[in-house]
Amino acid sequence: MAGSNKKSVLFVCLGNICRSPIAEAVFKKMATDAGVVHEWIIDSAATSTYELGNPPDYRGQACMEKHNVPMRHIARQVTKNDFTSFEYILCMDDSNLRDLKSKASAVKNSSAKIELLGLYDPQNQRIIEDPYYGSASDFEKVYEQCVRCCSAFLEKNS
Ligand SMILES: N#Cc1ccccc1-c1cc(NCCCN2CCCCC2)c2ccccc2n1
Repeated sequence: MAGSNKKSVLFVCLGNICRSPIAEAVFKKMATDAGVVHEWIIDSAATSTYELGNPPDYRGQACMEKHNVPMRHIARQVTKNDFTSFEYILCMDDSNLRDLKSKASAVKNSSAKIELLGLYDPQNQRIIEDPYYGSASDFEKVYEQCVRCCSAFLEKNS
């Protein structure tokens, strides 16, 4: 919002029903538990139109319930405005990165820092793989990577 002095982060993946809603929910819980969620604007979006209007994948919902992480989101596509209103746009794989940089190049004054979320992983796993054709354990791996990366990203920005 205009004149907001909040920090802001948009998590992005291909469909915005698997990886990026998990990252958004994990980060939101961490910031809440740290007592700083009021300092942040936190959201997630898709590079594609595949799942617009849909809730998170049921496998991701099951994973988040298991870990007691609240997750409520409806898939949306990244907009031109996102590239000027978010300070950080953090994505999951090189395909997302390419798509986002291409979209940003069509925006006059894009100011967002567009990075792989995996850049913050202490275990240096740079890519968070698409679990769409995977299993519960693939969603668990996405969750564990998001926990490591979001923790480090919050720490860096606190
Ligand atoms: N595409 C790809 C792809 C490639 C490798 C691994 C996963 C995926 C994959 C496929 C999905 N939906 C099936 C195809 C959708 N249709 C593709 C053609 C246009 C009309 C829509 C996903 C949906 C939500 C989140 C992640 C997804 N990821």
